[in-house]
Amino acid sequence: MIDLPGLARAQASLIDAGRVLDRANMVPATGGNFSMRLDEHFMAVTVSGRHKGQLSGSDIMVTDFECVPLGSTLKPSDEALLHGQLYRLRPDVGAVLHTHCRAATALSCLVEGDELVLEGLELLKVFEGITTHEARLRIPVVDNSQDIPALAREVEPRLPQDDCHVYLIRGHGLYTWARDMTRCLYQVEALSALFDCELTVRRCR
Ligand SMILES: CSCCC(=O)C(=O)COP(=O)(O)O
Ligand SMILES: [Zn+2]
Repeated sequence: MIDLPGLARAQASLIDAGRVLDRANMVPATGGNFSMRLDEHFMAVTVSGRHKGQLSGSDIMVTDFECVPLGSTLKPSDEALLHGQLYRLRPDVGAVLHTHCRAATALSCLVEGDELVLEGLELLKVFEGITTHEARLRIPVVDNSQDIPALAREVEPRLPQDDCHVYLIRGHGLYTWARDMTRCLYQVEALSALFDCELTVRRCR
């Protein structure tokens, strides 16, 4: 196993994140994948097919942003390219989380078109750059596909925008990213609550 500066700390953060998200029922079965930036070329990313609530150091490997493993014969997450894409396009991004949160998955099925807009909600202030509930959070929604490079190409034009913090894959789950893992976990929690709220509002209309 390769040893890069920051890898041990990244592994510990990713293991913790898995426990938190598993307890919150956001990564059922082997769903979800997580990563952290190590430097300008490499990321620590979860190995494919592992239960994210039971991760150990050997369930986290190093790849470059094109998903080529460094010092490992293990298979990185099937969706690792979506993580690498964010580190490649956004030098400010230090952590990426993908969850199968139920509210995100359900809401993504109800959205017609390629965007969901959340507005008028205090919790939006969790996102960097948002300072008032009057702001609008624009969330790209893309159709699910097993062709991950095609999925990456579809979402790519939206990602460099500073106010883009999350996207939904229809019938699948969410991707969100932040400067560090703590903020990224806050965003996942906030998104789950915001999506729940939106679902409730839609049900009552
Ligand atoms: C049983 S979940 C299907 C795959 C998926 O969507 C996912 O998030 C986990 O894939 P990975 O290869 O990262 O384990
Ligand atoms: Zn997934």
